[in-house]
Amino acid sequence: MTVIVLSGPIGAGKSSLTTILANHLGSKAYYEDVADNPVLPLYYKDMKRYTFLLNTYLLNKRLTQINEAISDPNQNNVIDRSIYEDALFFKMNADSGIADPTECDIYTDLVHNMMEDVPGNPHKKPDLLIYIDVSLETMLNRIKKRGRSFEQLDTDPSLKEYYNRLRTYYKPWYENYNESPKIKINGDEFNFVENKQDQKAVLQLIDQKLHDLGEL
Ligand SMILES: Nc1ncnc2c1ncn2[C@@H]1O[C@H](COP(=O)(O)OP(=O)(O)OP(=O)(O)O)[C@@H](O)[C@H]1O
Repeated sequence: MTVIVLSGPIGAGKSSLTTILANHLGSKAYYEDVADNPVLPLYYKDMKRYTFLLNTYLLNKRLTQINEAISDPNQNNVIDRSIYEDALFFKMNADSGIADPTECDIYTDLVHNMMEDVPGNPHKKPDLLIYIDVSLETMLNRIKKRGRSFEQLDTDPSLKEYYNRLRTYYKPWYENYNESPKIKINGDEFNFVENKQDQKAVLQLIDQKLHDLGEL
């Protein structure tokens, strides 16, 4: 039972690559249910009020997914979003005065405590983290194309600055990430959704990494 998780900013292509990779590996895909998330539209309207609730909601959902993925007998199940990135959103909001820094610290400790390897408890950390790196331009194009109303700049022009800030938080986050082996995919260079050659190249990179880790 090995688990691969995707990471990267909004619109990076995590869900798409999850589907492509799970099909390629013949494993199971686990998705974040964005449409049924009752807190997300509220969060986009009032981040100050809803950062803590959104992250508590997501923590619960992601833990359920991890428990399912590690109990599934398939090799190399794929989850479309890592549990570790949520603290990055929380920290970014705390740094800009939107969220309470004490809430952020308590939340971050809680995640690490829940994910810690403890004798007698199953190992919950992923076996590989795939990070999709994209420019702000690519993020904005994809967000527009997908059309979720609460994410649109037309709904709230200040979101451009929010998305830009998010990107700047992701880079050091990935560099410091050390919970599992990791690999970075350039989501600007490889259009793995629309271009078959690019898709093949990305799958080759991931296969090679899994092979090096002894997971293939
Ligand atoms: N911890 C969080 N705090 C704030 N917003 C979050 C958090 N996690 C997810 N979101 C928001 O939830 C929505 C969906 O997130 P996510 O990036 O996982 O999916 P996505 O945009 O569909 O990704 P992709 O296009 O890469 O598949 C986005 O609007 C994202 O900004």
